[in-house]
Amino acid sequence: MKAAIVGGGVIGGGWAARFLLNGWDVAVFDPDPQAERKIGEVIANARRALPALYDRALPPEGRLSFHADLATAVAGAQWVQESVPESLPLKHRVLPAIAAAAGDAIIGSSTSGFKPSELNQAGTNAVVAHPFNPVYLLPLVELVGDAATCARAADILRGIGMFPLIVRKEIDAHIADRLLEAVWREALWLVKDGIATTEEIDESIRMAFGIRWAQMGLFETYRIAGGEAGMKHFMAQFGPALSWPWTKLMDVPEFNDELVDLIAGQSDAQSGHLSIRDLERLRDDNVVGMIRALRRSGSGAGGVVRDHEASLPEPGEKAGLPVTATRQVPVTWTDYNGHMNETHYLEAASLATDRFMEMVGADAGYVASGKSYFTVENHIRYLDEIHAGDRLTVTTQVLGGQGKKMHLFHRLWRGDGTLAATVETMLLHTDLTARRTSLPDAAVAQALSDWAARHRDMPAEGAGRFVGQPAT
Ligand SMILES: NC(=O)C1=CN([C@@H]2O[C@H](COP(=O)(O)OP(=O)(O)OC[C@H]3O[C@@H](n4cnc5c(N)ncnc54)[C@H](O)[C@@H]3O)[C@@H](O)[C@H]2O)C=CC1
Ligand SMILES: C[N+](C)(C)CC(=O)CC(=O)[O-]
Repeated sequence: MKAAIVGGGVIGGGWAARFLLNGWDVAVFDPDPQAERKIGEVIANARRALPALYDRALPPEGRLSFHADLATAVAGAQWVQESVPESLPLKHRVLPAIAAAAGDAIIGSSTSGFKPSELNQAGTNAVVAHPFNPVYLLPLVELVGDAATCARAADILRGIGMFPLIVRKEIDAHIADRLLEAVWREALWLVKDGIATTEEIDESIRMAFGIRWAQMGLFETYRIAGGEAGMKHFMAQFGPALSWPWTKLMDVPEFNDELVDLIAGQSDAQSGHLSIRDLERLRDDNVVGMIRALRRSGSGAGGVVRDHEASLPEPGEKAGLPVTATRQVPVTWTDYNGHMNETHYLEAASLATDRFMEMVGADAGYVASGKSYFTVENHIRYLDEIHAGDRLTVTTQVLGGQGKKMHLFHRLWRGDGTLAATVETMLLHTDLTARRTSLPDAAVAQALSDWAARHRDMPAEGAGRFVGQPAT
């Protein structure tokens, strides 16, 4: 699959990274001589961040190319994303040139606020595909325009881990930017009127409602704020505030040099000691941590990542053994020695055990029925270093599977084919109500014993070793 990116700035670079890291070839057209360097830096940040959301490897990266003319970049693409600056005359020049070269590709525009009827005045058929910065981490894309094209676009976006929100009716600035614009206006007034600095406004967001919004949004949050009496009570209590002077929303502060200097000066004082790339990495690490936390409950962006992960292809086999885990090693798994920390060898093996349990039928439904396996012993051999970005593959061999016992031998392979560790694991079947060991259901016992029979004659060098045993 090929995506073409026309305009490779902040947003085009983010789109390039999102497609590329999901296995698409990406062709870029941007006349800026610095575009290749800038996009390279965005992609480097994305490589460090996006795989860290997943417990499974994303597809192998696609091929990135840069082109001196728009038509070559766009030719043969299934998706073309226009991300030139927010100027309607410019978009009116660029979109017809894309349409002439694009065949039946979906043409998405990143516009923050123009409506499809405005964008397509020159007879083009682009839809609004409005993303959020950083495009490679935040899932939302607002889709506006022709219903059939939006439906087709939504399928493709889901395939690259995004959350398409189809906007029912075109409107200036779609949905999210109308909300952001309201907050932005109030914030500008608060600074202009000397009520708060840019830093104090940022604290008021990140210490409170910013955290709430990431997981429940506005309405669900306010429903809880109504207490047991719920939304009606909340509205009765705070409804009158709508006619009090709580906002200056319909007034626009005069956008003059004085306001720009005031805001930019305070922003420099707040964050000027960090480069934009440093700030991006800080933001990315925080966003990854938050989305990973949301994976547990499936709320918001965490649910999108979970669903996308479940749709990734099953990894198959390696050297006659089932691959039970594949993943790219995130930076957060590395330590002060510059390699993967010891704890994560076990984490990778634990994911492999979970997957193997599913393969023998001890899956989420089985656990919900009150039965599971508990680990009673692990032996890890650290054979080689593993680094951030390595593609880790875990294979699982069954050494024994009789009665209550499940005896597994995981091998952790680096992307270059080196065996980096083995993890030998003994588990016992357990009744989750009595919290005591028990025999597995017949179907699980049979599946386990079938795997054990298949693996019985395979070598398992390093199994059965104990700590301090001399090397042979
Ligand atoms: N920056 C943001 O937070 C967001 C921006 N957007 C939208 O994305 C679009 C792009 O915005 P940014 O990436 O922020 O702008 P930007 O200024 O960072 O990047 C625009 C890029 O377009 C290139 N360009 C200019 N004319 C071109 C042409 N004729 N053909 C190809 N490339 C051309 C420029 O060299 C530049 O690299 C705008 O429509 C904006 O509203 C959407 C979501 C968020
Ligand atoms: C400021 N903005 C209008 C360009 C913002 C967006 O369009 C979305 C975002 O990422 O905040």
